Amino acid sequence: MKALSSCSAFFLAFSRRDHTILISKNKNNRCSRLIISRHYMTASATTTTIQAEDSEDERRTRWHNEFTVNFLGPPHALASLSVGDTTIDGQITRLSSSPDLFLIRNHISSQMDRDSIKTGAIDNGMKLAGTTKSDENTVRKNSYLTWMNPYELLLSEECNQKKGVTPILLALLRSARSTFVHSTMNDLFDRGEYNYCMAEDVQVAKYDIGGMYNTHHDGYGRFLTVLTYLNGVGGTYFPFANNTSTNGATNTITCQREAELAAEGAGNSGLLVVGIEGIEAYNIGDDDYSNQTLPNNNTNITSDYSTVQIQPGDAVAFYNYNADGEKEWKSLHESRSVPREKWIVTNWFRSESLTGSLSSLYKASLLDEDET
Ligand SMILES: O=C(O)CCC(=O)C(=O)O
Ligand SMILES: [Fe+2]
Repeated sequence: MKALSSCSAFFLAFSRRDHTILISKNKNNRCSRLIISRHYMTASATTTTIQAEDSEDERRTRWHNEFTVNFLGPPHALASLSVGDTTIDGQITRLSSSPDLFLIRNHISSQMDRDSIKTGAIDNGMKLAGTTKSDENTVRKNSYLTWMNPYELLLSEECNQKKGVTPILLALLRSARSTFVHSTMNDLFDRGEYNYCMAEDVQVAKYDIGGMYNTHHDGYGRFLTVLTYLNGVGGTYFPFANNTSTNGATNTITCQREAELAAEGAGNSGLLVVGIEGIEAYNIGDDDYSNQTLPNNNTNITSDYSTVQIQPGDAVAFYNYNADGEKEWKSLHESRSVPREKWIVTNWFRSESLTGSLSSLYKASLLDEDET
C-alpha cells in the first residue's frame, strides 16, 4: 500500500491485478469514500491504445466501456459467464446480462434447513408488510415479513430456542458473500472497511394467496440481492431482463420513473421465475409461447419474455447498481400475485459509498413508507 497526500484528505492506493483503487480518507483516517476512477465504482486498466482520430468524448466513452469493472457487480467468475452459461459445478447459470441476473440451483438444498428458516421466521414474529400511509396498499398485498440478524441470534439468549436456524442463516450469509460479492469489496471488508459491503439482517417473507409486491428497485444502496425460494413458489418477474446476448447494444434506460419503465417493458421482454405453481398461474403480456430453449435447458423462451423453472431451495441473485454507482433500472422486479402460499428468504448487501451514511436508514419500515 502506498500513501498519497492531499490537503484535507489523503488517499490510499493499492493494486489488484491491473487495477488501481483509491480510497479517500478523511482527517480522522476513517474511510469516507471509495473512489475508483470515475465516480465511485469503476476501475481503470493501466494501459490503453487510443486512435488519434477519436474525439475526446469518443476516447473517454471507449476507455470507460472497455476498462471499467463494476465492483458492485458480480465477481469475475460470474461476470465472465454469457447468458445461458453455467459454472463448472453446474450450480449457477446466468439468466441475463443486463441486469446481471443469475439462477442458483440448490442454494438451500436441505428441506430441513428450509423448514427451519420458515419456523424461525414464525417464531421471530412476522408482520404484515405494507405502507402506513394509505388504507389501500398497492405496493404489497397479503405479504408478511420478519428480519433476523444471525450474529445477534448467536449472542442472545434467544439463540438457545432458535439454534436450529442460526447456523443456517450464518451459512447462507457467508455463502452469499463469498459467491456473489465482488472480491474487491470482500477484500475491503476483510480490511475492516465494513461500510462498503454491509450485509443486512436476513429477511424472510411469506405471501398468502393473492400476495404480491409491485415493481420496484431494491435501492437504498442495496447493490446485491440474493433471493431464495423456500417452498418452490416463484412469481418474480424482471420486465427488463435480457436473455439473448451479453455483447449486444447496451440499451441504456434514461427514464427514471419506475412505473413508466415497468409499463414500457412489461410483456415485451423480461424474465419470469416460475415454480411449482406453473407458468399458467401468471398472465404477463401476450401468451404466445414458442417453447424454444436456451443452452442448459434452463430457460423456456416465449416470444415476449422468458421463464425459468425453479425448485424449492433454488435462488436468484441480481445486482442493482451500475459501474458509475447509479441505479441499474433494468433490475426492476416484482412479485406477481401468487396463486398459492409463497416463502422466500432474502440477503441484501449494501454499500455506504452509494448512499452516504446508512445509519439513518430503517430497512423495512423505510421501504414501505417510501414506496407508497
Ligand atoms: O417475492 C419476490 O419474488 C420478490 C421480492 C422482492 O423483490 C423484495 O423483497 O425486494
Ligand atoms: Fe425487491
